[in-house]
Amino acid sequence: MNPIYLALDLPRLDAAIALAQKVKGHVGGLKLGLEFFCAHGHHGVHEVAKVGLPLFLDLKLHDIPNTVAGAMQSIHVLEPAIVTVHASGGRAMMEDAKAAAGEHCRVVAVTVLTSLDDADLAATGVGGSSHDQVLRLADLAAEAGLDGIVCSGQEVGEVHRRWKNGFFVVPGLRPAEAANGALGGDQKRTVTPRQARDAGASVLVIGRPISRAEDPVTAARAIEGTL
Ligand SMILES: O=c1ccn([C@@H]2O[C@H](COP(=O)(O)O)[C@@H](O)[C@H]2O)c(=O)[nH]1
Repeated sequence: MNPIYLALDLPRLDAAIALAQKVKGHVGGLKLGLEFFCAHGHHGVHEVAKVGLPLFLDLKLHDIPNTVAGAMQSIHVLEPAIVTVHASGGRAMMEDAKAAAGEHCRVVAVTVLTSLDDADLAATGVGGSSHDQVLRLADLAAEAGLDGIVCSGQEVGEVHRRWKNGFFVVPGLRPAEAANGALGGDQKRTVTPRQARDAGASVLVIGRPISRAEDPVTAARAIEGTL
């Protein structure tokens, strides 16, 4: 199975669908995030579903347990393969999210966003390294019965050793030739797609290295060829 999920972080629905159609032979799934869901809602998800690839709804739900469970029930009908919640929402929230999810939907917990480094984390009041915080939240997600976590490629090897049958989603990927700065420079804990896969990633989330490439098909094919 191709582990690449293309992040469709584009403001226009027609452009997102056109990109997905173009690269669909070189990716294994499509990731729709907050930007997409806020702009296009259920209608947009139904339209992208017609491309025929598994859908990852990266909604990063983070609220009290009852509210998150209600949101999970409301997205059942979209039949997502993967949905995200924030691990920092706590164990009860994650348990209720999993209980409310469809049978075939993997619920994974975002640990520490790949856009944060140790200093950013300290500024939010969390002491210690981002690495340790990822491990702590991964243990909590496993205890809550989730399917896996989202973390960077810098931690996935260690998490994989501790959680053998976990499902690990890794964003923040930059192919060696793609300059992070030219793609916005917001990702701080980056590795290459190949490094993430070798360390145990189940899903490789890739957005701008494909969507902002001069030729997205060539870019997607090149990344696929490195795996
Ligand atoms: O920690 C996280 C969690 C989610 N993301 C999402 O992944 C993609 C990455 O896009 P790029 O353009 O390849 O940087 C994007 O949709 C994020 O919302 C993440 O980057 N880090």
